[in-house]
Amino acid sequence: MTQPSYDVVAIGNAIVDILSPATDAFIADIGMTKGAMALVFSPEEADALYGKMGPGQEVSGGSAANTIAGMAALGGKCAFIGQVADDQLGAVFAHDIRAAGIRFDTEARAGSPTTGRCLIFVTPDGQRTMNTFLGASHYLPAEALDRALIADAKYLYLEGYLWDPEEPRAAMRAAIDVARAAGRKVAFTLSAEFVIDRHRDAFHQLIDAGEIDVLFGNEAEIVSLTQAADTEAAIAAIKDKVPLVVVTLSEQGACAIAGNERVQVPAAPVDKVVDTTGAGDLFAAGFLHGQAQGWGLERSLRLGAVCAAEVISHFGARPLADLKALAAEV
Ligand SMILES: Nc1ncnc2c1ncn2[C@@H]1O[C@H](COP(=O)(O)OP(=O)(O)OP(=O)(O)O)[C@@H](O)[C@H]1O
Ligand SMILES: O=C(O)C(=O)C[C@H](O)[C@H](O)CO
Repeated sequence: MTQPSYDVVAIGNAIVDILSPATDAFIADIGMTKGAMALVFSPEEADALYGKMGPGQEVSGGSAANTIAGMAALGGKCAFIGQVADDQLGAVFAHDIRAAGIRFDTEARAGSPTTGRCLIFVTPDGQRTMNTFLGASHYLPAEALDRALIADAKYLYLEGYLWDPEEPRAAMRAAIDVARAAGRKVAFTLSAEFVIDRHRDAFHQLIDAGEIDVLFGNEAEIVSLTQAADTEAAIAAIKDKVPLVVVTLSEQGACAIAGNERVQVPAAPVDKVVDTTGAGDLFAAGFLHGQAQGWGLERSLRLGAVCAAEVISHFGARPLADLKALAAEV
């Protein structure tokens, strides 16, 4: 087996976030569930919601794209595959990802729908409530896969959010086959409970077939996947099926379970939690970067916690601080 040139290639939604501060009363008035991610199915609905939003800040997002941005900021060699439309937000997304040093070759798609956008309302406690219009993201065709690139990356990283639509799901299945045939590892993030509700059986099939090497989820997601009574029961149910399971525990930190080895770390300190958007994404970035460097579980978890703490200390889900400098202290 040849040495891969890339640390990670990710496949995910290509989304630009529009973030705005909001009060709890606003979230309730508008009928959103605080802290949740809801899908917005039509551009008209997205426009109507945008019309109700206060002044916004536009920052590239997308869960797996954020993770890749974090890994690139840590010095990893990264590539991203995701679908934007041939429009202004698509150009912004492509610019930002390439400017971060990430290889991004997926051709923009002509015509409607527009590039995906995520309207994010951030309450004074730093909690984010997301409304995502997936737009062009959902049209990622299997032909967009660069098989040689996937075979040339240590890790293939996939987001559950993209499992819903048929074309990207087929693309991700094909990517898994390419990665496995090349002897690479597959990492998968569960993304959200509503995704698991729709695809629980498919996720279990992937796991039972040994297709997933690293599984990321928060407590609610791991519990939902296993339909266990609580987090501990969920870990017990999954730990012998996936070589490495990472469970994030919000302000309690995170734990990793690899066979009989289990390590837990506390959250890294944060002066003020400004916006939790991307906490899980950047945690995954730090952890996977550590793993790609051959670090042990504890040091990888600590880097995950430091990266998550950085991203929640400001608006937007892409890192602003020098992550390499932060990593040097882990
Ligand atoms: N209040 C907090 N203080 C410090 N660190 C936090 C806090 N909330 C989250 N984190 C860090 O972020 C990591 C991920 O958080 P969490 O478990 O909430 O993931 P998540 O639900 O995927 O988040 P999100 O969906 O908002 O990205 C935690 O493991 C922790 O390191
Ligand atoms: O990645 C996705 O699919 C999302 O739904 C939205 C992301 O979590 C959001 O863009 C965060 O930056």
